[in-house]
Amino acid sequence: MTTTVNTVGAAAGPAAGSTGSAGSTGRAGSANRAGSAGSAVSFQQVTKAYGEVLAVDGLTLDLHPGETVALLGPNGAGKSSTLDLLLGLRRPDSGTVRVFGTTPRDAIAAGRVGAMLQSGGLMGEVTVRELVRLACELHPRPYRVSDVLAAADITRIADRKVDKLSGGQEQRVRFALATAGASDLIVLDEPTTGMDVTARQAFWATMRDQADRGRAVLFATHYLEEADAVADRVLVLHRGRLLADGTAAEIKARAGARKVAFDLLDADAGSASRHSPEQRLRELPFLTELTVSRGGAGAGPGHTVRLQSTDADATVHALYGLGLHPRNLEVAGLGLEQAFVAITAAEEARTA
Ligand SMILES: Nc1ncnc2c1ncn2[C@@H]1O[C@H](COP(=O)(O)OP(=O)(O)OP(=O)(O)O)[C@@H](O)[C@H]1O
Repeated sequence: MTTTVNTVGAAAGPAAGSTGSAGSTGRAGSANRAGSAGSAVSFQQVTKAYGEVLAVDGLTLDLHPGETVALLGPNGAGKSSTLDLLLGLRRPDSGTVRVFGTTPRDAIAAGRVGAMLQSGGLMGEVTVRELVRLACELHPRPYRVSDVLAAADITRIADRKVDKLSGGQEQRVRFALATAGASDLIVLDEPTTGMDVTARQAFWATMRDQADRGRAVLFATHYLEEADAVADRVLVLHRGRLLADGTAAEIKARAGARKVAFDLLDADAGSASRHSPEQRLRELPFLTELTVSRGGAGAGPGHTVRLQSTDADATVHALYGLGLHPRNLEVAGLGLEQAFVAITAAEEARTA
């Protein structure tokens, strides 16, 4: 991730205080000319280039209050750049970004946005409690320090110096800073990196609670299983463009492909053929992936086959047509991770 601006206090880039910690109480009053009325976030044809690199390419999207939205994409897809634009840390080359109908900076100044960014050091020489207190003091609509510490599960380490924390503890502190006040939009850049399983579960429970209270939550992540479990809506970015936008179920369905697994006993594989089972399986129609490993079904030597197909019915039908007799046949939909790989790989192939 390339975000250059810190959360509270440490060296800042173009818009220090981007965590909703700016002292101003400026109103988010101007009309939302560009986006849909009532949107938490509205991007209209937003483009951002760094020299030759088009990081964000004509992005149009609206996020709504109460939505938990995952932003996915391979390395360099433009996730951090999108979050930077949303937080007013960078200006678009063209297009408009509106947050609650106003500029990102005004929305932040009004305390409507809390952000947990990945990069940038936290102040080290202060205790956790002091840092959280500072964030609360700076927030126009602060929560009580003790409540913020408790919600982030860092009460036990509140008197520790920030530069003595583990990676996972530091993440929790960043989370506390992002939720120091009643922000209406919470922006999280790879929030659970470095957290253990328990911390992750507690973190997402807290985030769900925030969304239930009507807040919009937007998080960039590489953990697709988290996106699948937590997000109401999934955005897939690829080379700065929005490749898919829908529920996790819709994204999986859109990927089209399904997984097929079965065992192929040597005795059932048609010994008359000169070709190996793998060579013969490669003839199957609609195949997008094939793995054949030596295994068997317990009823004799053979192979375990896993494949992906864009038309599982036709592929399975053709299996029998090849004279193969699969055992323990299973057909299942793709997980979000596999769907993501299929969608982005198809786009790579299309634009190659
Ligand atoms: N300050 C910069 N100067 C030049 N190029 C940049 C800059 N920041 C980002 N880029 C480029 O813009 C593209 C998008 O980068 P960005 O960091 O937004 O992607 P990302 O989806 O967050 O990636 P990752 O998952 O690897 O963190 C990449 O090609 C990156 O190299």
